[in-house]
Amino acid sequence: MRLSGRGVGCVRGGREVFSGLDFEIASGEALAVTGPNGSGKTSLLRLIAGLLMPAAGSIKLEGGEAELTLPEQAHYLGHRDALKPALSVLENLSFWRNYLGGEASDAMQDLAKVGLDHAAQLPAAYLSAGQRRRLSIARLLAVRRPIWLLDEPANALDAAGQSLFAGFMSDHLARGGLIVAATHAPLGVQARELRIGDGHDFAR
Ligand SMILES: Nc1ncnc2c1ncn2[C@@H]1O[C@H](COP(=O)(O)OP(=O)(O)OP(=O)(O)O)[C@@H](O)[C@H]1O
Repeated sequence: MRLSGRGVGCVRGGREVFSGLDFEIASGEALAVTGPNGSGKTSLLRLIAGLLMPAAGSIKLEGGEAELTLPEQAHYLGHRDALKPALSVLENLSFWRNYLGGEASDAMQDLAKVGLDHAAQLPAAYLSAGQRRRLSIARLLAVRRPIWLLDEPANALDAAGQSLFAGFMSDHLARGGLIVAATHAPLGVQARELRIGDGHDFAR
């Protein structure tokens, strides 16, 4: 499986954010998208997730499931945790499993993997920032999708949470998954860097 972008341009609110962006990653690889605030890291993830349209160029996936679109094969984990505060932790995860479909695993087991099984019946509104992030991460485990698009994934995670998450990413890559992550901090797994917003875009 290979995910690539060629000459990708992004315009938001009538202003060009970036242009002529090229990138490519294959199964088992991670790409860390770095750059200053406002350079377009989140925008790039949203373009790949199909939530924004590129102003120029193209993004394509080769070797995926032929009958599924790229967004259907990707998890998009935004920097804001998409949780419903009135629903319990377990209900939130169950909602995402139903919404995302696919081959689902045991929700309580997934909560245990992120250290939230003890809080399963608690309304999500009561969770701390790090616990909310852990619940969002449980989504990645609850429904298997080969492409993980992660926006500042380690935000609010404590050292134990960061190490747990690094293990999940490492397992995902070992199974042939792909990761594209917007990050200001080291990702926690080996990754190539795509730096944007310094006037010259390059992958190294
Ligand atoms: N909905 C929107 N309408 C208009 N402009 C937007 C919108 N969302 C983002 N932008 C602009 O697009 C540019 C890129 O934003 P983006 O969030 O992709 O940057 P980023 O690199 O992820 O930043 P950060 O490091 O601060 O998270 C910014 O100038 C931002 O103001």
